[in-house]
Amino acid sequence: MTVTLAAGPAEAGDVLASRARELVAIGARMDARGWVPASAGNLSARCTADSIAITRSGVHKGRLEAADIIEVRLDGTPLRAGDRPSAETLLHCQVYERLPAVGAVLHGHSVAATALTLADNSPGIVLEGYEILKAFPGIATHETRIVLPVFDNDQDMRRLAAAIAPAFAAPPIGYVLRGHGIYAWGEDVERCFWRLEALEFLLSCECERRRMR
Ligand SMILES: CSCCC(=O)C(=O)COP(=O)(O)O
Ligand SMILES: [Zn+2]
Repeated sequence: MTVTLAAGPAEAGDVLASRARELVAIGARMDARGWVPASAGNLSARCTADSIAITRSGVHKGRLEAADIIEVRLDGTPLRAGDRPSAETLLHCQVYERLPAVGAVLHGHSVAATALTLADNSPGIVLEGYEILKAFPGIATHETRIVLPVFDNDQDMRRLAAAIAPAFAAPPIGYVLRGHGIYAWGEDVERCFWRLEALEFLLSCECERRRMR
């Protein structure tokens, strides 16, 4: 006979601790790539059906400690009163709500994502002909045309999330906030990092191509 026990507080704490270890490690890897200068960027991973683990606001994402990872509900409110989650928490929550298979969301401020989106007012970056597009689920050939959406930056997260929401009708592989940075997601923290790495590679290629023109 199999007895299934409901997850108690100790187990819930274990999940947060495990997510915290993963996010601390991935923050260091993002920092090594130059994607989280100063206190830029925010990182999250799904904890339970109703909550995520996310970085505190204002800490350096390359030098995180486990205590810098806190748990918030999908409406963005912290489970522990007084915790101050990332200023961009609502954007993470939106991805988890709209895409149930997503287990992690990473946001960074790379030079490529920032500079490329300030070069013009385009609402998207066309990615076509790149072999690395096959790093994304459902793409089997370089002969694929992807448009990575670009949204104008906004300090009002509710308004920004509302501007982004229609894009989830046909979910993109990520998106960029103009002059700000990139959002990427994946099934778990490691695969999310791969997707971010692929997107950063593509944006760097696009920057290089513009320089060569
Ligand atoms: C100095 S970066 C400005 C805020 C930002 O865009 C960011 O990604 C970090 O904000 P958080 O509140 O998550 O620390
Ligand atoms: Zn940011």
